[in-house]
Amino acid sequence: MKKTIRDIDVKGKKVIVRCDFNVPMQDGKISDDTRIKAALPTINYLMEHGAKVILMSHMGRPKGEPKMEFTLKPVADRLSEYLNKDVLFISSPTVVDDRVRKAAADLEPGQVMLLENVRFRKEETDNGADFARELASLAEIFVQEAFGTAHRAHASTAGIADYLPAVSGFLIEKEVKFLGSAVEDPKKPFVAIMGGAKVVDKIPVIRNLIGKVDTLIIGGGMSFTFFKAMGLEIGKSLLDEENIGLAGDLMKEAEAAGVKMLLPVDVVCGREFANDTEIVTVDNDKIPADMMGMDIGPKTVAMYADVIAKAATVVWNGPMGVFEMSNFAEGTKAIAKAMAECKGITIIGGGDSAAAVEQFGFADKMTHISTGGGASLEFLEGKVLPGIAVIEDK
Ligand SMILES: Nc1ncnc2c1ncn2[C@@H]1O[C@H](COP(=O)(O)OP(=O)(O)O)[C@@H](O)[C@H]1O
Ligand SMILES: O=C(OP(=O)(O)O)[C@H](O)COP(=O)(O)O
Repeated sequence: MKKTIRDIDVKGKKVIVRCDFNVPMQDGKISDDTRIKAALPTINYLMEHGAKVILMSHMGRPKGEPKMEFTLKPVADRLSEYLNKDVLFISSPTVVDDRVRKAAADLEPGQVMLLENVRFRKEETDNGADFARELASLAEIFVQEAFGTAHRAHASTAGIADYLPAVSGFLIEKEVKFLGSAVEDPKKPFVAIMGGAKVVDKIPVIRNLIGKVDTLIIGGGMSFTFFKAMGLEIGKSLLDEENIGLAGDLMKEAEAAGVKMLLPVDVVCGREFANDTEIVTVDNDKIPADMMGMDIGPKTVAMYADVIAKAATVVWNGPMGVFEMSNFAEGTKAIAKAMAECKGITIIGGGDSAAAVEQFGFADKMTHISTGGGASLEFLEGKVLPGIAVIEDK
């Protein structure tokens, strides 16, 4: 068990909190503030318990330069609204400077400040010891709350813990609890659903899940590499040519492990990669040579929904089709609905899957939607995330 902010006395202490405020932005405005809201319970707890709160985060990938399109100012403004309190923000190009040091030293209990984008310094992603020390010198305690960045060993996510006692915030605790129980001691039947487009990224996850799940459901752009391995014609569908052999191996591994691997039995195909193209729905062995598979068909939906309904734990990563186009969104929507109706534990990981669930209005019906894409996948793979490893054990 990792120590959390509940296990320490924060009263009157300067506490530096690494959050993941890397929120999607459009024209300088925040377009989705889920990650900000997810950190509020920890910030409120620290304020209420008399801590002097120093928040830090990255935004985007400014590559070690103070590029103002990546400033955290909009986040400071949004935080001030949610916390009902001015969040002090000093936009220092070096993140830490004399003004920042003085402001941190002068904080009153219950006050909050936010540092500028830690990736304005190149030492951040290099995990430079000097920058980690500079950040640490502002505070007495380090709180890890950035689940979405916990798979990165950077100065503000890992290095800083060499110089300060490190505990976790409530978001990390929640993510580890839900994702951990899904992989370590899942209630059975345990079903994993893998879709999306990044076959190569997800193969290690599939391999790791084979030892754990009862049923592995494959959908989306990943399916066609498996179809190819089965010797089926896939037309112009998405293919990960290099991994056809691996897909075949995974099917054999699943069979040997007694894991049911389900692949789409019918496919919604489009002539072009566009919403208003000619569409046909066919069985998986009849994909026309000049068309591409863009969604799972209704027979597949019925089969998958039935398995999901009976599951005690379902983990889902990656949409079932090109859900951004309304004519190819039905499969993803139906799976999201089946998960929303499932009585078991339902966990969503991955940016696009989370967005799809949100878009279709099922978000509040899920047990847990992870704030981490890459981080949740690495966690599910069974990897030790560096940002979590640095938190002290109880
Ligand atoms: N059959 C398909 N052909 C092409 N792209 C697909 C198909 N099915 C799903 N996709 C695309 O996969 C993308 C999401 O994949 P991915 O990034 O792997 O998921 P996540 O972000 O949830 O981890 C979406 O943009 C979706 O349009
Ligand atoms: O958005 C993030 O990752 P995600 O897109 O995998 O969820 C995190 O903030 C990590 O950002 P990074 O991938 O630039 O290190």
